[in-house]
This record gives sequence, structure tokens and C-alpha cells, in this order.
Amino acid sequence: MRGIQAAFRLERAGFTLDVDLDLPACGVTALFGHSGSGKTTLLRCIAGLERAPGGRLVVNGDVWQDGHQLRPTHQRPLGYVFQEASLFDHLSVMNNLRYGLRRVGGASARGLDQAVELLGIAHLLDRKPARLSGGERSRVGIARALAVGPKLLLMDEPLAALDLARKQEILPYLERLHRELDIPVVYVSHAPDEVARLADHIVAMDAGRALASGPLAEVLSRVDLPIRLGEDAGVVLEGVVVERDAAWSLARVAFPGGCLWVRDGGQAQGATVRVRILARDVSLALSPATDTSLLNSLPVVVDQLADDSHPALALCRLQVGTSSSLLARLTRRSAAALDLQPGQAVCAQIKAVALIG
Ligand SMILES: Nc1ncnc2c1ncn2[C@@H]1O[C@H](COP(=O)(O)OP(=O)(O)OP(=O)(O)O)[C@@H](O)[C@H]1O
Repeated sequence: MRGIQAAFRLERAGFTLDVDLDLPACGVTALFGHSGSGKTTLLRCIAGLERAPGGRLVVNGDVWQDGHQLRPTHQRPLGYVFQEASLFDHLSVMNNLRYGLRRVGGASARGLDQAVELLGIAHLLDRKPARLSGGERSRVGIARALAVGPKLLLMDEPLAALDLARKQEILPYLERLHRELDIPVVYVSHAPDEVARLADHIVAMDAGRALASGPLAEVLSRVDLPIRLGEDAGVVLEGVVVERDAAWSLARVAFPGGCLWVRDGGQAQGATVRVRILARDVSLALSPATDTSLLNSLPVVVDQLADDSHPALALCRLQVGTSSSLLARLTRRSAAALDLQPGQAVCAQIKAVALIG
């Protein structure tokens, strides 16, 4: 059976992890949630670093743990990327990578070459870690995890220790992994922007439990969950660049259900891109406005209305076409003034659309 089946129950003083998840066979699954929600604990259970007897873990048909057996970490074909890449200072980058290989009994050199190429570190192989920047260290740490040719890659907030500039340096490499790796990746993060850029599937964690587990667009557009994202509630749409307007430096992105103008990010016509639209940047009108500076306005149907974190606010899920959703955050007073009801056709006016890769 393809995919990852992960069921763990682990008791600690004041905290219980209790999850039963089916995760996809490939692509990036983000474990997302507040600090202390149990993301790292779950990742460590998957790695076998945390013993959870009675747990069950099957990775693409291979049983790593069940009631009868519990493979120790070194017998699980996985790569683990920690927040801080702890490299051996006395070894060159190349020897740090080879050290990881020895641990698994000399996996193929192909894995190592591929990891070096994917992370763009060929020019760093002879250096000692002391002569690497923070971003370069991170790339070496990720390459080391990949060099062993793992069947599953686990990443625990790999960007958390980096400043904004370093994050921007690493994200394109992570996006490349996302496109080119054919193994599943489980990625712990509490940063909504990272999740929006990298994840295909999200597990929303809260107090040791999975509140939701599903495809990115579906989970992000649920009105009962975005409350926990606060200001960052919003959706991600995947689309294709269908037009580039050089005169105004804009690009038109078509997604199932409509088109949006975005700032041209340099992507070629035909490229697949993601755009992120925050709920606070979407307002609603009963009819399309003509005298407005907004470029993006879409016919939508009100799908669901829910209370938001503040009593003045409501969240509204909107259906765009047959398969896409938007979220709009508005005051409850505005919702009442427009007499918004599920099934009602309205116009979504979008103040900002961020192209996220
Ligand atoms: N070694 C440990 N012994 C006992 N309790 C622990 C241990 N490690 C973590 N905890 C507790 O388990 C709970 C879950 O912690 P965990 O690190 O999994 O959360 P997290 O979602 O990864 O948080 P963060 O985003 O801050 O890393 C917390 O209540 C934490 O205090």
C-alpha cells in the first residue's frame, strides 16, 4: 500500500500525543501548529527517536513499526534534518557527507552526487564547516540527510534558526526538492508562509492531536481552522502563467475557476505557480465595482460563514468556479449589511495576491 500510515499514542506529564494519520506517498506534508502542539514529538516517533510502543508506522508498504516489531532509528531508511545542522568541524563538507553514508553502510554514491547537485554545494565540498555561512551550513545539513538515499525525509523547522535573508536563500532549494524529490517529505513548521510555499498536504496539530489532515488548498480554506492562523488565514491557489504584460510588469495566472493579475515574478508563460491570498485582503460586494483601483475581482458564491477570533469579525468561505475556494475576513456588521447567505452570488475584490513560487 502506497503512502504513510502513522498511528502513535505517547503519554507524557501534561501532554499526550494521539494521532492516526494517512499521509501521501510523495510530496511535502507539513506538520503545522503552535509551539508545544506536538509536531517535533510526532516527527521523532516517525524517526524512532521517541519510543511509542503500540504505535504503527508503514512507509509505502514497508512496516517500520507495529505491535510486533519496532525498528530502531538506524534501521529506518530516513534522512533527518534538524533546525541546526550539527556538522563535524574537523571534517570537510565532503567528509561530513561521507560520514553520514558510513552510518547506513555505504549507500550508493549516486545519492551523494544527487544531493550535492540538488543543494548546489559542489563548490563547498573541500571547505571546513567554520568557513560556511549559516545558509550554506543548512544546505550541507540537508544534503547530508539526502545523501543516504532515504525512503523518507524528515525536516524539523530547517529554516527556524536562520534570519530572513538566509531563509530567502534556502527556500529556492527547498522548492527544488519539492519539485524533484520522489520520496515523501514530512516538514515541521509553524510559519504559514513556508507551509503555503512548500506543502502539498497539511496536518494541523493542536494539543497532541491532528485537527485536520488533507490537501493544502482544502485545509487552508476551512473556516473552522484558519482562526488558529490568526492574521495569516488565507488560501493558496495553484495556477498557470497565461500572459505576461511587459508594459506594466504584470502576469496573469489562470487557476480552476478564474484568473488573477499578479506582479510579474519572471516565470515563463506556461509555468505552474502558486499564489497566496490572505483572508484580510478579500472584501465582498454585491455587484462588480467599476470605479476601483483593484485589479482583481472575481464572481464567487458564498459557501460558509463562521465567527472569527474577534467577536467583531467573521470568516467567509467562497466558492470560485467548481473546485477553488477563497476566504474573506469581514466585520460581522458588513456581513449583516450585505445579508450574506450561503449560496448567494457576490463579487470578491482582492486587494493583494502574492506570487509565492
Ligand atoms: N523530552 C521531553 N520530555 C517531556 N516533555 C517533553 C519533551 N519534549 C517535549 N516535551 C513536551 O511535549 C509537548 C510537545 O512538544 P513538541 O516539541 O513536540 O512540540 P512542537 O509542536 O514541536 O513545539 P515547537 O514548535 O515549539 O518545537 C510540549 O508540551 C513539550 O513541553
